[in-house]
Amino acid sequence: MQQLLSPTISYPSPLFHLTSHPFPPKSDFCPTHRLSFYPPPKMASFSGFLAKSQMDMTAGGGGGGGDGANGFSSLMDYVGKGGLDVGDDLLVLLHHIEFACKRIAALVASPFNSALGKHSALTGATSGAAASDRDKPKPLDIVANEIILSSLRNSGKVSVMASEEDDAPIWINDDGPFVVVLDPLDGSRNIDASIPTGTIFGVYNRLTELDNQPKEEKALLNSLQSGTKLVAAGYVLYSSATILCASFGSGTHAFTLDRSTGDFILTHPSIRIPPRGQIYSVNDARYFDWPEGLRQYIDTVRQGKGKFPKKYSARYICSLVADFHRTVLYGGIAMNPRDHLRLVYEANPLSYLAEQAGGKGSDGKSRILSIQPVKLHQRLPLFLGSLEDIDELESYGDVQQKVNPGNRGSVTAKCAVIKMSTVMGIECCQKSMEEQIDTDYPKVH
Ligand SMILES: O=P(O)(O)OC[C@H]1O[C@](O)(COP(=O)(O)O)[C@@H](O)[C@@H]1O
Repeated sequence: MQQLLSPTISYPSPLFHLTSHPFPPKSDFCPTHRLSFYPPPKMASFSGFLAKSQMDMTAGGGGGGGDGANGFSSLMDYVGKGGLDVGDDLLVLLHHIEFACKRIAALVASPFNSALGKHSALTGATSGAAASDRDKPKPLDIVANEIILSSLRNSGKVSVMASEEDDAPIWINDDGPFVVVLDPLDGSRNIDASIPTGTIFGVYNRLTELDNQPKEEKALLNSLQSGTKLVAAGYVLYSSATILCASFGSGTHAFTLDRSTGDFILTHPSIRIPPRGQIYSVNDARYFDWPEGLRQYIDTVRQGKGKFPKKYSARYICSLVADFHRTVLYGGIAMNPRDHLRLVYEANPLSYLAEQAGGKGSDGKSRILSIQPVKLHQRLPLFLGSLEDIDELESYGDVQQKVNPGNRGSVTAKCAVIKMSTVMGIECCQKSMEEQIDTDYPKVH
């Protein structure tokens, strides 16, 4: 993939000369002296005023909440010393993630996307979990993946990156304190219609007890940590606004990109998902594939006959980050009852954020964060959102879609993993076993 993005390829715009873009050099970043290349905004912008007014209204929640020189907090201020103080290592990592996501935000809004799609080096690649036509990575998936990988490398803080777009985790740096799992560009099938997309990430500590294991093995085991071990997680929504929402174990906070300054400004400190929403979010064209319990639940709440006596509304963007973001703010349930979404890259980070905001992440039966991943690209049903709504849904018992769970026409593919064993208390997978890989029906758009 590195080769795909080498400077020898002529991209349609300088925007796509990825490797020549000046990432912030790691030696330049010192949180205590960061003003040298990351100066605070000199003037309050419109979004800054909004942030300030929100913060005034919600003052007192969630620690940090720093009141910068202009009366509002940037992400770096909020999580740095004097704010949440997540520690210098995590601060540096976060800075590189936000940098990468700003570049992705520019890419998804670029007029040159369609030209990128025609670039032969970026089309036709299959990666991730033996992608079908529908799941096949889009050129922007590949580019976004590469942008983040470069940024994580430059941070010097990451030992291993496991991405939905790669078959196996990539070992980066023996000394990196963190493991990063991510979906670089979720919802990319919507990109041609300019529908919102997003990046999802989770951060774990490197398991130092595995340091002496072979690289391939420690990369895999570090990436298969249980969601309960997350030290941070977040998503970036690329929509009418670019919003970075993150948690470091003390609440969930969202920051909106101020395009005039390049700062992510705190706009939603200490978010609480309403315990009840009136929205269910699901692809209900699958109604006849659903189990009885799920049908009954949806039929009940849409008629206003559930425990919350109001008729629920349906909303479905088909872009997980966007559907989840709306759910975080308005409540309700964002769901995908078939085993389509990935535990490691999507379900765990988003469940962590949901729980940190007082909500819930479930597979319809169990708490997502308690499910031990046994393979990297493991898929499962996913229900995220309001605590009481998900409790009510689970009470119907039978809510996981078993018919056409992956809308699959199965193929047999070689995949790194399976065969369970336990190494240092971690359920893990060893390589080389034939596995049935889910593939979507071709071209269901
Ligand atoms: O086709 P369905 O079941 O509605 O699934 C849609 C979901 O798939 C996604 O597009 C993710 O799929 P990919 O991981 O294959 O990109 C989500 O953004 C969306 O919520």
